[in-house]
Amino acid sequence: MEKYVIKGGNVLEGEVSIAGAKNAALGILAAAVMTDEECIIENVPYVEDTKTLLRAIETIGAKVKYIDNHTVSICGGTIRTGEDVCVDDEYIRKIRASYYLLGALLGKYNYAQVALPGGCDIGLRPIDQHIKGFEALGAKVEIVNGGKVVAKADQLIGNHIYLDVVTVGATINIMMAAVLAEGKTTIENAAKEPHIVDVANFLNSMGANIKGAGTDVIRIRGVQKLRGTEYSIIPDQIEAGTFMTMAAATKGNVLIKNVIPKHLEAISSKLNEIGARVIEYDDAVRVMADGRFKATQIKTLPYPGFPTDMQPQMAVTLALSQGTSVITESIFENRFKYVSELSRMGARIKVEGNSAVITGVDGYTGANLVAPDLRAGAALVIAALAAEGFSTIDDIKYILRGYEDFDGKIRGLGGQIEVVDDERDVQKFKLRVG
Ligand SMILES: CC(=O)N[C@H]1[C@@H](OP(=O)(O)OP(=O)(O)OC[C@H]2O[C@@H](n3ccc(=O)[nH]c3=O)[C@H](O)[C@@H]2O)O[C@H](CO)[C@@H](O)[C@@H]1O
Ligand SMILES: C=C(OP(=O)(O)O)C(=O)O
Repeated sequence: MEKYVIKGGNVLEGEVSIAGAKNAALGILAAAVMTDEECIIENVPYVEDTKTLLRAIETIGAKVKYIDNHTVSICGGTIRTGEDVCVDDEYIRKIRASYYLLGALLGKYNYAQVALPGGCDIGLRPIDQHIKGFEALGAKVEIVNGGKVVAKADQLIGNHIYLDVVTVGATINIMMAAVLAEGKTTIENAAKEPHIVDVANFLNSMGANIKGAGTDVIRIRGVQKLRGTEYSIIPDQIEAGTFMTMAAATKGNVLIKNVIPKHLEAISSKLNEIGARVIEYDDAVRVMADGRFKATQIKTLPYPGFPTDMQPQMAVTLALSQGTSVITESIFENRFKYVSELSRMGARIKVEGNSAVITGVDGYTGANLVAPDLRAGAALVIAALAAEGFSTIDDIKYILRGYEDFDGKIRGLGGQIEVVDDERDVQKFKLRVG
């Protein structure tokens, strides 16, 4: 099984270009099937989650073509629908975003049958708010044997929906189902993440009528039909944030290009607060760091708060600070799985309820590690790059779900990292890099 082998201690320097946003792409690729015409989508990140979703879209009959690695053509005119068509295979069950096909297919055909979503094991992750939204639009939703969600309606009718929790997935899913419903839908207490605005902009470019995305009230006026479009996805806020913390933790100097600095404000301000330096340009940020960081407090919150998807990467950086930091995880119950791995590298972190109390240490030492999930895995890579000596990281399949050419980009910044298959390759790497 593939793993990373890393020799830490190099200062990361240079430039890195950020891919399209995974979490926007997943919503947009699903939404593209809502028209029978061709949609051409640019800046699609070439990561395992988007490849899995595209494969699923293809298995229900859509025509999917990679024009190049980052440009995809989707034509939903040949999709099969009905009780014998279920979006369900061993891969689609593993990704979170399979749930977007529920909203998209229900909106278009008044019928959808999709396996219950998977995704990172970071908490319970119920879908009650998605179901509540579909039901408010007039659908009957059932979870049938084998973990399939079946949603059907004679006709979706717009309604007023108040979300009990701020949820990205339910906001996007209800928005998709509502664009072809009859009449007006209002989603209150909606999530405001940049990818919600991107999915709304994409749907509007297909002829939908969505207003207010990016605020907590989204108003949708149903339209008869959506048309084909050409659209380019926004840059990935979390990939950018990951490279920002990587530059900081390795005391580097990195220009992170193709970003929207506004989307990174929560991350930039925390890095500035602990003593790293973030300089913003129009579509890039530079992160520089030297010396020990100051400790701080962080609480994860829905956008524009500090993103939960950056919590592990920031923890790895704070564990190298002077003093005691506290990170409170308020979105998911089980997002501290990297702590035991990081302890093996010398970090001093204690988990108390939904907080991690981090006592800063001088540095990390390399260790053999296992990636517990996508962002925790990325955080361990950052720790290994900042550590003294060699580390290996197993289960990189999680990391590959959301980072395109992660090792290649790190090598481009002077990091010593390689993907290897077995222990012999680890030894070869050690001999080569010394
Ligand atoms: C594919 C994708 O875009 N994944 C992102 C999405 O996940 P996801 O869409 O699963 O996350 P949500 O924003 O929905 O979850 C936020 C909170 O709401 C709860 N909840 C959610 C739905 C629901 O029906 N009922 C309910 O109680 C969740 O358990 C969680 O505590 O947003 C998360 C929060 O920014 C990110 O960490 C994920 O990377
Ligand atoms: C948790 C994440 O992804 P997913 O919701 O797809 O599991 C993530 O991107 O950090």
